Amino acid sequence: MAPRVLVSDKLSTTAVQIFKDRGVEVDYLPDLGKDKEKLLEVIGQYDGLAIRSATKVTEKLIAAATNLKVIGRAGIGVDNVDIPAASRRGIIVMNTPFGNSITTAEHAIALMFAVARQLPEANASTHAGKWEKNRFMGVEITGKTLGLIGCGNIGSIVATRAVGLKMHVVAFDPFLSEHRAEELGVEKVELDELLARADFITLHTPLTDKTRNIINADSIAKMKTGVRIINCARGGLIVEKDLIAGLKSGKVAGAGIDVFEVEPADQNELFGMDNVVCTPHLGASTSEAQENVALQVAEQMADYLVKGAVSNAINMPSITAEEAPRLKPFVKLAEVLGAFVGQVTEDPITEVEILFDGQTAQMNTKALISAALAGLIRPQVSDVNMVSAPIMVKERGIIVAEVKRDKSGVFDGYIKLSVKTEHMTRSIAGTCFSDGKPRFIQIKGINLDAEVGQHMLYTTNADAPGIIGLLGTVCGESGVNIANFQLGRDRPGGNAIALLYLDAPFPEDVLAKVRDHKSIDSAKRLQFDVNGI
Ligand SMILES: NC(=O)c1ccc[n+]([C@@H]2O[C@H](COP(=O)([O-])OP(=O)(O)OC[C@H]3O[C@@H](n4cnc5c(N)ncnc54)[C@H](O)[C@@H]3O)[C@@H](O)[C@H]2O)c1
Ligand SMILES: O=C(O)[C@H](O)COP(=O)(O)O
Repeated sequence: MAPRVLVSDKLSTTAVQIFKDRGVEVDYLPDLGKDKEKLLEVIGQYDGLAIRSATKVTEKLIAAATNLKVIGRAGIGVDNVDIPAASRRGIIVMNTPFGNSITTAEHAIALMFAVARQLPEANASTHAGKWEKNRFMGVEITGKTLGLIGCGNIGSIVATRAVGLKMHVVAFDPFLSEHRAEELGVEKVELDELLARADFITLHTPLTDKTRNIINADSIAKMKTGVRIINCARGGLIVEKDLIAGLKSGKVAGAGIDVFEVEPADQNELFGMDNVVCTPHLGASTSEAQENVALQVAEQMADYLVKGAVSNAINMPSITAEEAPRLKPFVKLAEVLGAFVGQVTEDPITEVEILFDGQTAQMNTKALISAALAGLIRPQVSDVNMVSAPIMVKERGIIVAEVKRDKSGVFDGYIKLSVKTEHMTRSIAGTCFSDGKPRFIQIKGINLDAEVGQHMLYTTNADAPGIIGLLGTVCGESGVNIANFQLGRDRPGGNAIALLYLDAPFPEDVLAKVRDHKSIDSAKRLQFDVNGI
């Protein structure tokens, strides 16, 4: 059945066409995002949800989205999506990180000019036939200092434009390297220095717990008198009442505001203030940017729903469309290795180490780790996938380590998963053969070559006569056919294991009989999801 996507905000119809061309059914209902109740009613029918900033993807909506696999944000900011809630439910959240950055940077520059020269008021006055030539005395921006708070994609574009306009640019961004700052022609400074030196301040950070309210009464007090502030990032970055106080006192000479604490902003004290230029969250609103983000989000979502490729996901490692088919068998391998250990380990796991040997070390190991972790914790939490597994593992305080090494044995590459509990360490290794099927190649350090079946029986036992007979007999008596029977031991007469691939589940009541045998240490029924093997 074709996957179904709902577009619940206004998006270029390019997106709709791309979904259709790629075999995805699409409902384009651009006003639905604003109708919370209706959205809650219908969301359960969809595999994908494409949005802009109007649709609020809350925990409640996610709980109702029982089939949802991907949320695509046609734009940059994802603060309207409850990402932890989506991740816990295994839903990928992706954005389009570059599609509207030039457009938004241009809007910031436009607002800077508008505020410097009071263009909107001058325009309104001229249209009214007033010719108030003396009323509108502006300031030049040439030679002035621009303070950039946040120097990522948009901030960097603003920086290069401002340098071209002969401004001196200082930037505060903890993640900006000296090298990158030099490349952009900006001076990297601490926040307080920026506040003290800037004639214009422009904000380009995401809205996070760290950046919320970054412009407040305290920071305004540290600014130059006559500073002009531009915000094309997010409303919550500025405490609006503090900005209003700054404007009223004359400390702040002007502000260009595209984004508001509450949106849509139909009422706001900033409205009507002198030299406050407001736009209704228009940063991304050019035809070019809207084409870019619509095309990108539809391609990314369709690639994921149809091919399993992941790009620009906030909560999952990327998998390109080219690598997806090559990676797929190894994703399955990682998952079954995790599933094996998850099923045989009863104590709480404290540490996990995932070793990538040979060719597997060259692969997308982040994705493989996510798959292994999903397999590992599925026996406890069932509703988990590659998106939610890392977050769930972290929530449980499990430490995850990754080791990569060159080819070290007969296989071109393999993955080895070791887990520690308070009482023991357990490991299993596996590889994929050229048929694309996963094989277990080592358990507890004992070599074997076992196919993975939906139903399996695993025993640890003494290397003593009678084990094959016992297991063969009990399976025969229970009417369970053995598809494959693998044995391994560390040394003659030492520790041994048996792994049986069965055509039906091994009966629970017969398990006791197996466990009672003097040479058997443990016996466990295992189940694997063999879809795609
Ligand atoms: N008005 C609009 O229509 C519009 C359009 C696009 C984007 N945006 C907003 O602009 C924001 C920035 O977009 P971007 O593409 O440049 O994002 P980005 O991720 O490329 O850059 C954000 C930068 O902020 C920096 N940063 C993070 N925390 C910081 C902190 N505490 N102090 C200083 N810097 C910090 C990061 O290091 C990063 O370099 C988006 O998150 C979005 O909310 C608004
Ligand atoms: O984060 C973004 O990309 C912008 O805020 C654009 O938002 P919009 O798509 O709602 O215009």
